[in-house]
Amino acid sequence: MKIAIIGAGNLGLSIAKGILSTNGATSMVLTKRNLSGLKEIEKYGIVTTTTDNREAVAKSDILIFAVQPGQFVKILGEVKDILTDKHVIISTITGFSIARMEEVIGPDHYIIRAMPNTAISVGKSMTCICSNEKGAKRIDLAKAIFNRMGHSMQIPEDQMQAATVICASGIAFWMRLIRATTQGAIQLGFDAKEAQELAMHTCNGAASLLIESDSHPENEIDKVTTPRGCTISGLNEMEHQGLSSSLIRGIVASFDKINEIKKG
Ligand SMILES: NC(=O)C1=CN([C@@H]2O[C@H](COP(=O)(O)OP(=O)(O)OC[C@H]3O[C@@H](n4cnc5c(N)ncnc54)[C@H](O)[C@@H]3O)[C@@H](O)[C@H]2O)C=CC1
Ligand SMILES: O=C(O)[C@@H]1CCC=N1
Repeated sequence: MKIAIIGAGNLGLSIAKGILSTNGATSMVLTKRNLSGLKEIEKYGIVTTTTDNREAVAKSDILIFAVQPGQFVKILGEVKDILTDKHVIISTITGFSIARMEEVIGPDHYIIRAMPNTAISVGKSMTCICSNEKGAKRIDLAKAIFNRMGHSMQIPEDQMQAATVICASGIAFWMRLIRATTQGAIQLGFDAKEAQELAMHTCNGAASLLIESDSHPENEIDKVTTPRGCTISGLNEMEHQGLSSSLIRGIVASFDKINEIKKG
């Protein structure tokens, strides 16, 4: 598989690392305006880097676009005359619809929207995927690409905005929860390194319990909350302080912000 990543910034580079660690490509071309941040990854034999997006497109079959929304139209316009039927065009761009992509390059292309997160670099991304009509013929290929680096779900395009908040922004939300738990552990007497170790492995355990036992969070909470015990005391205090409510409000604020990004 010959893969180009157009825009090797935070997400693009995470995808590149995920592809490398899962042997997911035979060649990979990364593009960026300033290549100085790509020195490390260039050491891998299958990786080349360039500022020339047309060169990357010509050398590749799978094109993963990971630039900022405001840069995307210009870049699509730059490469549209060299897009052929060999290309599968995958966009990770927030708030950028398939219809807008088709306005620039036309509908006769395999177009996929994918919303991964930065945990793709360690093979643990939750990635949501949808496609245009022609792209439906390549959706299994896209799923296979992202399943190598985590878990994927095909969704209707009108859920992509919500998926962006829950899965992509979600990494930041969970990080903050882990960080806050770490600070609590430090206050209770652990040193910072130990505190983070406790917080992140407990978080991993909670997610794994649900993933591996197909259980519901409240079912697992019931097993931990001893009557008159310490867990329910802590949990109820967190809820009095608005834990669930603040998370839900934050998620909705993120969602609403994407409407602004779309406008401009
Ligand atoms: N960072 C994240 O966790 C996620 C980001 N996204 C979306 O992915 C896209 C990229 O996000 P980030 O990686 O955070 O942004 P970023 O700003 O870190 O990366 C964008 C990269 O594109 C490069 N670039 C700009 N113009 C270019 C051009 N003409 N040709 C080639 N490269 C060019 C920049 O040099 C930069 O390295 C955005 O649309 C974002 O909404 C989606 C999911 C998660
Ligand atoms: O914060 C953002 O706008 C982008 C999209 C999701 C993750 N990062």
